[in-house]
Amino acid sequence: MTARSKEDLWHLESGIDVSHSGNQASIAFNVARVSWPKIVSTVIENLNVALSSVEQDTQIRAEGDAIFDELQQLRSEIDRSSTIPPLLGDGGNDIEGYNMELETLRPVSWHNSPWMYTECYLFRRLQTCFARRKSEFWQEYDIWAEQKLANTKMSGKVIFELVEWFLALRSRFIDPKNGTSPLLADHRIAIEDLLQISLWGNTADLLSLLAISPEELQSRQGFQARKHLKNNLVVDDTDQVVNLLEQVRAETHRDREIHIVVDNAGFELISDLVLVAYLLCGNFTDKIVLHGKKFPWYVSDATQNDFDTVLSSLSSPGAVFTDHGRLGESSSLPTFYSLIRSYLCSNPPRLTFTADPFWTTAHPFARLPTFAHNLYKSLQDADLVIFKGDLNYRKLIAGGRWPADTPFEVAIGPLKDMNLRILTLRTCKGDTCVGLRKGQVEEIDPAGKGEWTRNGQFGVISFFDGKPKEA
Ligand SMILES: O=P(O)(O)OC[C@H]1O[C@](O)(CO)[C@@H](O)[C@@H]1O
Repeated sequence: MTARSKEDLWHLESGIDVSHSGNQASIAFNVARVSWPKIVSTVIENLNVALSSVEQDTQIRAEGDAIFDELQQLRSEIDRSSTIPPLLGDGGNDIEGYNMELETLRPVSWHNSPWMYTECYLFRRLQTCFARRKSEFWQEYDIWAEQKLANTKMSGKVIFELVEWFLALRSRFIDPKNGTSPLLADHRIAIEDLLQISLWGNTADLLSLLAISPEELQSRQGFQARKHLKNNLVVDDTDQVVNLLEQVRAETHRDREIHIVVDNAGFELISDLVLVAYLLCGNFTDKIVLHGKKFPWYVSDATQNDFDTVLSSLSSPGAVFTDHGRLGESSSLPTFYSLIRSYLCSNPPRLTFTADPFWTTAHPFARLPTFAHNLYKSLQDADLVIFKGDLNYRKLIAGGRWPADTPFEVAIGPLKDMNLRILTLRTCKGDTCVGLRKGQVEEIDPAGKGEWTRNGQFGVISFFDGKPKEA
């Protein structure tokens, strides 16, 4: 990585401004002063709950108390906007990268630093507090596990509605034996719906909604909400995606693979699994690789444990969706589970879940070849890589504050020439959204308030094909 000078602090390799917590015009200004302290406080509260059931005078208790002290220290650093210190080693190979970058940015403080770097640092720092302990109990501890499970439980009704819808769709469009479908037009409609379901499933990440009522959550996730939100797609490359999928579907003579860099656990992950199931049973690909996070990240991002929890909620809904009356007795969720399980257990597996450490670094994705060569190769081999959610989008465009009419392929910078096919399904929760027509922003936001890129109400389906065209 090339060193960056202090003058470049607000700039990236591309020379464009990045979202910055010292800039009042950036969403990062408030996030740093309001959301980050709230996140750390929630972790402290959750830890207190965990400690209340740990016996006194045990190693786990002593380590828990030490974690508590470190979290208090972190909270006070953020409140006082102290200089950000290097991360302490916890055995992870990514620590060096974090500290190297910090060195090039120095001196930076919590309220005056590039948003993407510092927010990722915050979550990595939280992880070090747990991972540096000797006991496996804390090393493996997921401080947000309860919240993630509660979110899945609250979403029972919409999960059920979604799975029933999928099963009906599958029986209508796809012959499970040979994956045939009567008409291309049918797939178009289905894929359009599936992309949108997976996209809007991202609206309710737990970080933006640390406290949300079940009613509010369901109103954001239900079918009616999605129908309304369809008009809020500001970039929609669905047609190109459907064309690509149809093309790949015909290429049965070779091994075909699609990768999905997933985002949140719970409802969003199930909305992704519905898309996965359709692509696999419709024979659009031979295999799908899901990329999750290696440790708890951005509150609700999916880890291997969360993936397993989602599978158990499908296989035994009665044990999870206790507040939903007869829903727990329905056979739809177990039927869907059996389908997913058949893909996970086939030989070779048609579906896998993996968690590369690169996804929990602060690196923009254009640094993939430098910091995660094998992962980069595997993404190049894929027919399509789908990136879910806001943070992944920000990493695709390197956190830059690009003008909205910047073409997506320009904003992704060096990724353009990396032989990747990129699809991003993102609800807008940041400073920037690219790929819009000239004049479109004025139509969306006549008063020029700028909220549309931040409030999660608008979304994009942006596609870029970086693979060389066959002659
Ligand atoms: O789960 P997602 O879609 O990546 O969202 C995480 C997002 O949370 C925030 O940090 C706060 O809303 C966003 O700005 C960030 O990108």
